[in-house]
Amino acid sequence: MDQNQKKKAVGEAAVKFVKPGDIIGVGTGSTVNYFIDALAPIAHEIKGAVSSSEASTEKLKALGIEVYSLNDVDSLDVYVDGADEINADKAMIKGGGAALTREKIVSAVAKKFVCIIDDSKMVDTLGEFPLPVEVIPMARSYVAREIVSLGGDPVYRQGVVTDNGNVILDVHNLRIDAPMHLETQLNQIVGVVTNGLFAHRGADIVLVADNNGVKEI
Ligand SMILES: O=C(CO)[C@H](O)[C@H](O)COP(=O)(O)O
Repeated sequence: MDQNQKKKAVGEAAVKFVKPGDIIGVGTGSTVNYFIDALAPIAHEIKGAVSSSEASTEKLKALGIEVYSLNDVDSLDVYVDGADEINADKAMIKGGGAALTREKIVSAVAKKFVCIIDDSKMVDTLGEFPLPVEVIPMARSYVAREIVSLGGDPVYRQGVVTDNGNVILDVHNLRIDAPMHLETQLNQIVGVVTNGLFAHRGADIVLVADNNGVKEI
């Protein structure tokens, strides 16, 4: 199976976590797009969704699924999203698609985080994938200098403005041995909105597609 076939297989497998009457949390990215497509046959049974991006909202609405504001929803049974990297503790790097802030907010409200990945995303140590950090535009240079002092090499993601009107710094050359500690440290830098480490709130269930099919971890 190539990577897209694996993404499709795992996106389809995640539908089993969606129950009739649920309001579900929906992430962002190419793997999640397969999940949304796979919701089509049961779209009429779902009460609705809370979405983490304008892109996912558009796809959900095209299926006739009502998209709720998170402020109108107390809790979500399940949040389904991809990841850029995940380790054995189910801590993740996310934000390759620049949707990390809304993803972190929506996932915080969910009882269960189901992470859907192909096997290329599993790593021993996080950090090979550059860590995205969403930053208030006027703080970009200051935050970049602070990140350098932590040992990272921040690169401004040119031309990208997040759904929240902010910019992204991708931090290269980090070997992340203590993901929770680094997540907290980055959050302390004034001007950082969110960083792409999902360690304090990692995944609860991981569905991984490899050449043998989809397995649950
Ligand atoms: O965090 C994300 C978007 O901000 C995505 O979940 C992550 O980038 C994985 O994307 P894909 O499923 O396209 O490989």
